[in-house]
Amino acid sequence: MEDQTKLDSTPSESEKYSKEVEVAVRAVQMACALCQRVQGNLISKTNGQVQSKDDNSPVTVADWSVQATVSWLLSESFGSKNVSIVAEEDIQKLCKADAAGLLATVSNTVNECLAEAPRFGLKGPNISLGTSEVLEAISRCNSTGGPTGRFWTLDPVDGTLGFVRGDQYAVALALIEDGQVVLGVLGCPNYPMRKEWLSYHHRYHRIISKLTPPTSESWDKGCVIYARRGSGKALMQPLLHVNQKLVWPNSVRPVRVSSIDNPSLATFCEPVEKANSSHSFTAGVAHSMGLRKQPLRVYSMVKYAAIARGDAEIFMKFARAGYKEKIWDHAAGVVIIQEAGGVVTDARGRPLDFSKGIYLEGLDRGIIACAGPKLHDKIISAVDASWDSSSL
Ligand SMILES: Nc1ncnc2c1ncn2[C@@H]1O[C@H](COP(=O)(O)OS(=O)(=O)O)[C@@H](OP(=O)(O)O)[C@H]1O
Ligand SMILES: [Mg+2]
Ligand SMILES: [Mg+2]
Ligand SMILES: [Mg+2]
Repeated sequence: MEDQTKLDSTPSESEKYSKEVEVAVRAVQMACALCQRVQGNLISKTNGQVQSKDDNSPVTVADWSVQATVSWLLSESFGSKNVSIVAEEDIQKLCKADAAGLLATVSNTVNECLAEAPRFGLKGPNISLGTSEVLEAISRCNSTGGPTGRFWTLDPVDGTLGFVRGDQYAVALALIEDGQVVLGVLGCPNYPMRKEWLSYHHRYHRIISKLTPPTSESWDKGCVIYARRGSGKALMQPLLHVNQKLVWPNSVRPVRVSSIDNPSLATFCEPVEKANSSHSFTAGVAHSMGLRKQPLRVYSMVKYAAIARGDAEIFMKFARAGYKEKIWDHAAGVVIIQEAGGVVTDARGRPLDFSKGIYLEGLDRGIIACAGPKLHDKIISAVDASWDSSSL
């Protein structure tokens, strides 16, 4: 009798995190809609919506607005006492005396997005949020993570550089419990219909190439991919477009990593910017392990999505010495690739450690994500062989 009660109160494996999955996927869908609207405005006019952070990296209305929106939705769904979030942005810039206009724009963007909540199956606020509530939602995401308990990690706009260039970017939300990523959701609003277009850089091609640009229909396909740890599957839904209502689970389909394990047929992805990862080191590794195709340079965690969907086989990132990778740049992508059948480790073959706070402490050399163990073994050996002679 006692055992029966225990069974009833413990969710079965397949029900575990079901509310978290639903809320997180819906919140990321909403965040993607918000980003599409802001990106559209950014491209059509330059009106000071791109700011520079202290490290000179860009931040936009979308970064703050998504952080506020997702934070508010998670608190509303689970109760603010139960929600702890580690996220990229803070409110310093928004609180400056000359930032009233910027804050008003963020506030309007958040309210415009939250007003659409019912279309996504979530509840919005009864009355619009005031600026102080918006600031509170952003600054509440100040958890520092760690080895115990439960927290969310959010990169409101990953690949902000790609975002402001009208290119690839992602919204990344993950749930971490006792140091392990248990749920990952990646929104990729510009994921194109054809994988070749992943490396189609709008601004660049508009200026120097005669290539026919993808039509907006085939470019803005967009998807949300998500996975629960231990489920053995990663799922994808199309992005919800204006006037559509979220139909779930009809629109969901599983994704799987590529079965290619021959290096000469494999494609590797890497960051667009040399400053974020050494292109010369990865070229050496690629050559020595027999990769023959041109690298696919893509902004943001869309690289993780490309591996999970089987559109590329390898992702490598080797940041400069001293740069510490942050958990929100990887958590969602890692669990999604693993559940889609792939392997993700540091460049020595060790698992990434999400239990040490906001950084991936102890990460050795770089990050390697692969469609399968054969390619993974080959890369680890190739990195090992060329590491000492590199200047990294
Ligand atoms: N110096 C340095 N080295 C390595 N990584 C850095 C560095 N500076 C920043 N970042 C982080 O990289 C995130 C963007 O990574 P990407 O893979 O999208 O790079 S790239 O834009 O394609 O070059 C980017 O994420 P967002 O800020 O969310 O865009 C940063 O967290
Ligand atoms: Mg990022
Ligand atoms: Mg970001
Ligand atoms: Mg940033």
